[in-house]
Amino acid sequence: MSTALRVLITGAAGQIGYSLVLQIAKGDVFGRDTPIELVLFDIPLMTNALESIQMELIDCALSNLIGVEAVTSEKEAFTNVDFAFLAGSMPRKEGMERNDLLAANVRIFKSQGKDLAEFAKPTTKVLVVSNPANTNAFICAKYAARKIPARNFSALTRLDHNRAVAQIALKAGVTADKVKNVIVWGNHSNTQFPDASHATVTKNGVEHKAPFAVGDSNWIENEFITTVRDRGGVIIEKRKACSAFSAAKAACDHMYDWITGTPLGSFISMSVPSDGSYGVPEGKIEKGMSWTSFSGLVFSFPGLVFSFPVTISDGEWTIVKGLELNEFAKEKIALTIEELLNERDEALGACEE
Ligand SMILES: NC(=O)C1=CN([C@@H]2O[C@H](COP(=O)(O)OP(=O)(O)OC[C@H]3O[C@@H](n4cnc5c(N)ncnc54)[C@H](O)[C@@H]3O)[C@@H](O)[C@H]2O)C=CC1
Ligand SMILES: O=C([O-])CC(=O)C(=O)O
Repeated sequence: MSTALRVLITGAAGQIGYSLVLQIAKGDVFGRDTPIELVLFDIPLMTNALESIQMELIDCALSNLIGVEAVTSEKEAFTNVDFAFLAGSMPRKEGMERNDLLAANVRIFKSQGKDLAEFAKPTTKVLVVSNPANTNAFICAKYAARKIPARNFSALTRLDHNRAVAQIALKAGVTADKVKNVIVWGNHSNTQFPDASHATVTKNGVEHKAPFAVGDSNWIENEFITTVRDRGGVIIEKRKACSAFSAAKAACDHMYDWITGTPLGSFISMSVPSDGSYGVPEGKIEKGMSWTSFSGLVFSFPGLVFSFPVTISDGEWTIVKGLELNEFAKEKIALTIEELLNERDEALGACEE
């Protein structure tokens, strides 16, 4: 059996997919010397596009890239996968409401959760990029629960985190590497709460609290939050398409940190199933009830997939506990919890139809 890592990208023929495949292939996540097999998955309509991407990847002549498969069947896509970047979904069409999009996309993630349980390794690590990312990840984890632990599922809020770091760096007049411990709480939507109150900025060799370093607490509680929260929408308006290479880069950062860990004293934002921290509803396991058609006696319900500050060590994330939250922060977090609970209920309804 091959010792190469098997890495799946769904929606590989899409815009994010096009950037993501190259960043992964050239070692941005797993290292330049780690052998990988890339599995590019999309719908049958995209076969030619997938095959052209496969050809371009071959033409990059990368010595660590020992295989590239272009597939349109779930079984081929999910078999023996070690890492999955899930960026395949239905784009919003004219006249579609948010709810229509949610229903269509969570059904894709129900199906892919089942596929993961059936074909992937029990150790697979999954990153959901496609919107509504947090709720898609929740549904995917729920339908994969008979084989893959919920903690192996995550959703992408690293793009929001990176946007927040970049805004603080610009305002403080430093480079992005001098900013740490920014937090994006909640949903990848405009109820998210980008929080700079625990962040620090190193300026001229001295570490300061971010509000002090930027010297404008009004900016931290207003413009900073709206700029980060609305960034995706502003880019869509200008580009007539979603952020693509920044989203792909964020997906790589997320998976790289999950594998290699966070430095001592630093945390990053990652959407993961809640363990009940900060009042965010946690998961449940109950015996004696049927959950999916797969599991006879175990009812497994992941926690809300919520963006938290996390530290990572040995490939395992831990939610940073005990950070002090003022009333302003508590209110913002309550709003994004409420939105995610509504999305979860709609998604569960759509999956039962
Ligand atoms: N979490 C985040 O930070 C961000 C998330 N996004 C989301 O990422 C997703 C992908 O964005 P783009 O690449 O710009 O979209 P895109 O429309 O260019 O690509 C999506 C691809 O998914 C494919 N697809 C559709 N149904 C599929 C299925 N059932 N299985 C596999 N593939 C399927 C399509 O054929 C298409 O190639 C969207 O949902 C977008 O909203 C975008 C930016 C940031
Ligand atoms: O709304 C979208 O599809 C784009 C998006 O997630 C972002 O840029 O953060």
